[in-house]
Amino acid sequence: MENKKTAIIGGGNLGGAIADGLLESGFLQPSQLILTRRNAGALSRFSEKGVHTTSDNLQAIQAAEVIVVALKPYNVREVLQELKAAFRPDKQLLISVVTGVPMEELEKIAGEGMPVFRAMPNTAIAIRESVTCICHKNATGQQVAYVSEMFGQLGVAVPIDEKLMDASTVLGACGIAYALRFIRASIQGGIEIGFDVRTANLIAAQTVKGAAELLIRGNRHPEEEIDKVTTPKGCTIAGLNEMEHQGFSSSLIKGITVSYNKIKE
Ligand SMILES: NC(=O)C1=CN([C@@H]2O[C@H](COP(=O)(O)OP(=O)(O)OC[C@H]3O[C@@H](n4cnc5c(N)ncnc54)[C@H](OP(=O)(O)O)[C@@H]3O)[C@@H](O)[C@H]2O)C=CC1
Ligand SMILES: O=C(O)[C@@H]1CCC=N1
Repeated sequence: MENKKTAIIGGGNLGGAIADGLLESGFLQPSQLILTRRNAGALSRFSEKGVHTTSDNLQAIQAAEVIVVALKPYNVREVLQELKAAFRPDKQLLISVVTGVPMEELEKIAGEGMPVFRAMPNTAIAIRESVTCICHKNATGQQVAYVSEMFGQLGVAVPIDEKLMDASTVLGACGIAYALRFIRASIQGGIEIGFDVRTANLIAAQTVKGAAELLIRGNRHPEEEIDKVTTPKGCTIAGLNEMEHQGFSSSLIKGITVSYNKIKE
């Protein structure tokens, strides 16, 4: 499959991370990528690699077959409306990673029949370890295969219905922050029991990585693996039960639902 010239509109935290992943994977050569933001000077680390960086969205869209929109939800409509005339539904496809903007609305802006995708990656896309949930409208089988391959090169691509897009935002995209907060708390505890911060960081992060790999490689539920760790009358179950008495699982579940309801607002 020939890889297509791609414009990322909005080279911020996520847009930049997608660009990093695309370049690191070799899915795109620097010359096949255009990255925009108003402050184009902030994209110098990409221009130094040969990526075309600019604040001119119109020029970027006109030059690209694949357009990735990574703008904030509050200005995406206004910015895309201004570019409305530049979209070519017969030659391009649009991928939005913007939270909470439905495909129907994106199609209205980009033109009837525009192949539209919503993708929900997380910032681990920069190191090709994202989970990216994807849905689509008006796309051909070839276009679906292309976009799945693109995000598959940057981690794991999961096809979902659009109605689950907000839920995937919370579990996958926000989830990075939740997992990191777990690690931070573990580091804080690790320091209390004697480690220096660097060693605690390494132990906590590698332990989370190992736990995740046990589930992914073994296709298992966490409790199966927890049972193997909890020696009767041992220290693991004592700690786990205390965490639950303090509301550990409950606070995560409540946080996830609050985050979800915030998107619905
Ligand atoms: N961060 C994350 O982990 C995730 C974010 N998302 C979604 O991705 C989107 C982007 O989020 P995030 O990367 O965090 O936000 P950022 O604010 O980091 O990135 C948005 C970028 O858009 C640029 N921008 C603003 N206006 C324009 C314009 N008119 N033309 C071109 N570029 C413009 C801004 O740069 P400048 O001001 O220089 O123009 C900024 O760099 C959001 O919709 C968010 O919901 C989804 C999943 C995960
Ligand atoms: O916090 C946010 O609203 C965005 C969406 C997912 C990650 N960051």
